[in-house]
Amino acid sequence: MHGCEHEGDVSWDQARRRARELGETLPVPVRDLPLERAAGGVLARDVHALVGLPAFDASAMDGYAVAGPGPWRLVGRHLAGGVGPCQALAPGEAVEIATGARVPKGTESVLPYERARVEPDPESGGARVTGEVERGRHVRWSGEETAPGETVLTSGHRVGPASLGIAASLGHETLPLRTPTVTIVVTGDEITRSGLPGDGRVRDAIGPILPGVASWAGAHVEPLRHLGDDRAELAEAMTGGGADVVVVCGSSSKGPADHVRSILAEAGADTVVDGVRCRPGHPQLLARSGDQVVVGLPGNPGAAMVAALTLFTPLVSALAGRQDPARVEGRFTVDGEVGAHPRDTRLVAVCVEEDRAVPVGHDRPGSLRGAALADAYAVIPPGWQGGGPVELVRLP
Ligand SMILES: Nc1nc2c(c(=O)[nH]1)N[C@H]1C(S)=C(S)[C@@H](COP(=O)(O)OP(=O)(O)OC[C@H]3O[C@@H](n4cnc5c(N)ncnc54)[C@H](O)[C@@H]3O)O[C@H]1N2
Ligand code: MOO
Repeated sequence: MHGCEHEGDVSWDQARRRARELGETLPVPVRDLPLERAAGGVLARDVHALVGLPAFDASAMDGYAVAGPGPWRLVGRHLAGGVGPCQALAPGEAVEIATGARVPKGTESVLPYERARVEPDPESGGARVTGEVERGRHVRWSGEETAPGETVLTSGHRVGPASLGIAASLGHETLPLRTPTVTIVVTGDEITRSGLPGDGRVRDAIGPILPGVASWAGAHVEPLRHLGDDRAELAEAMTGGGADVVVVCGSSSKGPADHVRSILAEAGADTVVDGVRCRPGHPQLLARSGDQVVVGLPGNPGAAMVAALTLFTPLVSALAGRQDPARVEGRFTVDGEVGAHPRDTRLVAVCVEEDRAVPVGHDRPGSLRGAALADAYAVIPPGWQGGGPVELVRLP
């Protein structure tokens, strides 16, 4: 049976909503990520201070750390970075000190160079420091900004550059982020991963796309898996691993090698979306088996790109606690003649120029050429009469 009809098809908007809602319903996936990979993530747990801040009593100015009333006998010099035991100051003593250097025990204040006079000390034969100090001034006292154990960032906080800096100051190496793990399975006996295509052989064009799309939406991506059309291998890949989301590319339609639906049925999975009324990309699938989600993407690469933005990014970004990165605010006027489909939403590859969306062409289901040139897809609703501004979805 050929054609484009699917029992249970949903509209493009509904499909995206269902994917997002599913992501919001599932348990929050947590992964500890090193700080250098944590930017943009959303905290799954509160972050506490492993040490107080400052972590030691330090000078806030270049000058002299002093104890007791002046004048003070100059007994040494402390630069930032000095570690190990350091001689305590007795009343009437001073050490020359750099901003950030640990002050000796007994320090009561720091006298900045600008306020200090240094002169020979006839009593000791060394030097002495005089000047007016305010007790407690110009010292960053340990724990005065943040107490040890204090909650500094709370669950749900979006990690920006300053959050990474404060996490490092607090002694953290990693942050617990909402991070779904995604396994990508590319299927097809005809698919090759290198060399020139031809004579029935097709280079994998979807494997190169999806890891970037997944990271964009906030996922951790496991190494790609390439399978032929063997059902048992695909069943093992779809149900065997521990990933939060398994994406299967190809095998989504109704040919003899299209096993995704029957494997899901056998596993007792609940189908959330089976077919979306959009062009290209209609044979997409979203199913849940326990807390694991399977997303089926069409094998046609142009269709897979559209489908990735329809079901995959809303699902993954919701699991990651983020906004859908494909969402674009506002409406845009489409340049030129673009025809609507009577029943399906059309996704047309466009470049964005101010408030205009200019179609780039080359957007057949089997081709990625349009998507590669475009900034976004213009969302052309079923039966659209033209003229009115339309929604866009951003391409990564
Ligand atoms: N009887 C029907 N046949 C088809 C229907 C239908 O509704 N009824 N829908 C058509 C549409 S639309 C699409 S899209 C495709 C979806 O096909 P599958 O998801 O089952 O994928 P395959 O059959 O394996 O491949 C389709 C096409 O894409 C090429 N392909 C597959 N994977 C890759 C890859 N990783 N990189 C590059 N190209 C890939 C593959 O060689 C085929 O040319 O079904 C239609 N048929
Ligand atoms: O919908 Mo297919 O996904 O047109 O190529």
